[in-house]
Amino acid sequence: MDLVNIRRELHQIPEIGFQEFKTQAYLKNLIGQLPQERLEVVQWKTGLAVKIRGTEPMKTIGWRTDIDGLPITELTGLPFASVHPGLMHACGHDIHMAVALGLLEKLVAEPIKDDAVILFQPAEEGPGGALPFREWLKHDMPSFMPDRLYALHIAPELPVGTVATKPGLLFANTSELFIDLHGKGGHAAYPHLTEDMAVAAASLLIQLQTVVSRNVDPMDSAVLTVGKFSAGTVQNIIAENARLEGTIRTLNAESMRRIKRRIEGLCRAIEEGYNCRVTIDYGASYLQVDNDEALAEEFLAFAGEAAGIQAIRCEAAMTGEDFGYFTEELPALMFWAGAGSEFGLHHAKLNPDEKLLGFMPDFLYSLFKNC
Ligand SMILES: CC(=O)N[C@@H](CCC[C@H](N)C(=O)O)C(=O)O
Repeated sequence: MDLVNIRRELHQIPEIGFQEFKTQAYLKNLIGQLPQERLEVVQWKTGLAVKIRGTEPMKTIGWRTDIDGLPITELTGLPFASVHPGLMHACGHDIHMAVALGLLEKLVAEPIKDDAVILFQPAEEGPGGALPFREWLKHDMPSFMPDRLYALHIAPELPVGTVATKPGLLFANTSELFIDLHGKGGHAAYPHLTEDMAVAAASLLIQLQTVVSRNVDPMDSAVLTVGKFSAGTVQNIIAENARLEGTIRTLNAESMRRIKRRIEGLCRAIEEGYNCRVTIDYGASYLQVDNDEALAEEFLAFAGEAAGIQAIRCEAAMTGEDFGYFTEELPALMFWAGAGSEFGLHHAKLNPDEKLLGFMPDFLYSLFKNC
């Protein structure tokens, strides 16, 4: 397979969570062109699970890739930029899919002793595909449930050739946050007859900045980011509605509960102070990614010996990943793979270095062989 070309074709057709219809069809078509003798392919919603029968299987080794894009308008100017307006593979899932296909091709060409499964999972960016996918595999397709599972995420800030991970906590607990404010709007010239939701939301936005700084132990860590603020309709109408959209990140469940209680308190105060109604929706939440200790040590030792790979023991990050639902269920490991881009994850100019595709499938294939 020409992985660079495949990555570019996938890059052009980003789709958001559970809408990955073209992506699924593209993947199915490519997988259908491989020799089928050892393959079993099943479809789950917009995802796929592929099993490759080993020669003397004692266990099943799994690889998981996410397949969804993000609602971002691409600004890379690349000749293979997204053709889906307002959508972009700005988190590297196009690269992740190409790596998974490269690994699959190798496992088919030269089967290893054990069985292998490759999971093409939808909706990582939201609302979260890992938990329902996991439950489906467990209850409806138990023969596809791996005994151990691996995954990578590109790291634009690390040079190509670097892999980084750690035992235990790698990524944070997350919860989405949607806050809607409703109050009386009206004519711009009669503010005394209205309750201005643009002002109420602006005030709430500023107050939210104190939640982490004043409610979380400085020796702990947390993030509360509001990524989207919208209010009103036009310039001369006082806003009747406003909406804040954000995300909460913590290193443990107790901090998440404390932050939510504090947000709820601030929202009640805004209701009182601005004579309005405020509703909170926590959307999707992801469990922390807790790497299996033994797998992580084994991986770091293996990668440390691999030619052309620089293995690093890294710190935990406040990124979220629904891969946490897999680490909750079975021995699983996620690692960062350096992808040297000037622009980071979720940036409209993210441009991961495709050199990664030249060696990562080989590296993973030998990892699988050595399991
Ligand atoms: C690796 C990465 O960037 N993951 C996303 C996961 C998003 C989870 C959810 N939609 C949220 O915003 O809380 C991230 O933003 O960390």
